[in-house]
Amino acid sequence: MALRTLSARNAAALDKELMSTGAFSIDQLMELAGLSVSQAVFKLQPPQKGRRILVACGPGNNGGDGLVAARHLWHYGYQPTVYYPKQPKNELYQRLTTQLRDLDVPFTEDFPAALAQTDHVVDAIFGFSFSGEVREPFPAVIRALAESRVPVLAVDAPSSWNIEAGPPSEGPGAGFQPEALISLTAPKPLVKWFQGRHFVGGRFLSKAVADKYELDVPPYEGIDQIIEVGVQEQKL
Ligand SMILES: NC(=O)C1=CN([C@@H]2O[C@H](COP(=O)(O)OP(=O)(O)OC[C@H]3O[C@@H](n4cnc5c(N)ncnc54)[C@H](O)[C@@H]3O)[C@@H](O)[C@H]2O)[C@H](O)CC1
Ligand SMILES: [K+]
Repeated sequence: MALRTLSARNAAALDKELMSTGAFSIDQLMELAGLSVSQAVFKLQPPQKGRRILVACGPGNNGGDGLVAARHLWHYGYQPTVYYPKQPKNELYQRLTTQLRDLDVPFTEDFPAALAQTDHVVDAIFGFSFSGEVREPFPAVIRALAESRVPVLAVDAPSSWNIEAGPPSEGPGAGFQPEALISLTAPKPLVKWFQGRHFVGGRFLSKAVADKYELDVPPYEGIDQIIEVGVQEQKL
């Protein structure tokens, strides 16, 4: 199952279309994206392997997916901790953080200390709108992830990777190769350089929209919100 990829520009256009003519709200899409992320964590890190999950959230919707995932993980019996250094005033993100605070999910400002005490990391820092050099306060965070041996699940893109051209050859993300990636809606061109386990999630694509953007609707099974790409290839 070699899924077709979606460029950063088309990903933004598709998002816009889903939320206009497609009649979805951003809350719905983010909820399904975050739910998919939580299912990928459950596959990679079943609770009996360790329940401490550090969710690193950036300032955009990729970070929002992380906040939603942290809430689902709490309900599954994990102990999520959230690192969210740039919290926009946007009402959606504020509601998501309130929901987590109401569950007593801790927020940390000390990323290195949290990284030293976790079983798994969710990288929800940057997704398909990332570009240019990583700006503060994220360079040290991405460097720490690149150097750490704690397994990382990257949401939509390993943060600091160029969406079209893949891993940076210098800077904080040089050598950052997470253990796993969950592509939302469709893989981005960077998957060509990705070597870990690869999941696809975000189960909201109609056949008509998929055809318009020349994408595949992945063959999700049953009630699963995710599908592992390499595993399907082995089955075929
Ligand atoms: N249809 C879907 O699949 C959906 C996916 N979702 C997720 O949304 C992100 C894309 O979200 P967006 O808000 O457009 O952007 P990002 O989160 O990737 O980042 C924007 C954020 O980051 C800042 N930024 C950009 N470049 C840099 C930089 N070099 N240094 C520091 N900061 C940077 C920018 O200023 C913004 O604040 C997608 O990947 C999915 O994860 C939706 O949740 C639902 C629909
Ligand atoms: K990410």
